[in-house]
Amino acid sequence: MEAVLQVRQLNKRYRNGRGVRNVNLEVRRGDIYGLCGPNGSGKTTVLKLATGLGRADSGEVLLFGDDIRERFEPAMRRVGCMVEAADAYEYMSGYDNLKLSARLYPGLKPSRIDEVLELVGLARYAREKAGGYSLGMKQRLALAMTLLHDPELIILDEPANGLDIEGTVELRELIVNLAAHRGTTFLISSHMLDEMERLCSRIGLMYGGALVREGSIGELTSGVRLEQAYLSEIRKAKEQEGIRDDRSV
Ligand SMILES: Nc1ncnc2c1ncn2[C@@H]1O[C@H](COP(=O)(O)OP(=O)(O)OP(=O)(O)O)[C@@H](O)[C@H]1O
Repeated sequence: MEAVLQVRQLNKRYRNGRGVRNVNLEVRRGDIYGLCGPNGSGKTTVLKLATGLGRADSGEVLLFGDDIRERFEPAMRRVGCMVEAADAYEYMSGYDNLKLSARLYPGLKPSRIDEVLELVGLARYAREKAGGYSLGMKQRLALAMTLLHDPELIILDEPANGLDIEGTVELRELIVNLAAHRGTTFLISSHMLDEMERLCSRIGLMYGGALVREGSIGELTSGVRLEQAYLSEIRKAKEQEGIRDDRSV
């Protein structure tokens, strides 16, 4: 399967000494790829570097085979991003927020706004002010913005954060539907391992700024829960670093 995103030997060190190191990952066409790990493990940093929102110290990011340092704009036209996304304007309706975002994409048909509202289940509330939306509705509006230009790859940073059970299930169904019916590829970061196990076809496990394991759900779990597989990878990583850990993980 064609590689849609390739991250090679990516390094970024913030001034406080934290960041990510030697990250290699590959998202292939049709994947729902889950970048998993606890808070602070480096997921957002990887997503920011992969989408040009931050600059790596070293390493390469290829989107659709092109190095983003050389062909950033053409590559990003094929990507939808919800990474540190700007909030919607609260005093404007959902529809008007989308109309404003649509100006970023010359040639976009106005009917596309109605289509994405329908897709994310906000059509009924399109004329209401975004300020009155629930957190779940605001998340759906942000997702609608990423869908406007019908991207081939959608990158979402912790999209289920703050959603209730119903909202989480709806989000999962939306992602699965887009992947199945439009062939959209997803890269999603989350610390919710159970949800990622249900949703994703491939997983990358991050710990302490490094990608400690990558593989299909089947390869990673083979008979155990993802949570268990993750804890065992962390233990191995700690052993390699020579860190003693007496907890039985
Ligand atoms: N702008 C920044 N300046 C300094 N340190 C940062 C910055 N952004 C992230 N870090 C540090 O880099 C490490 C990785 O953070 P990152 O936000 O990528 O992790 P994460 O897995 O996405 O966590 P979370 O789920 O909490 O967002 C953390 O230790 C964090 O404190």
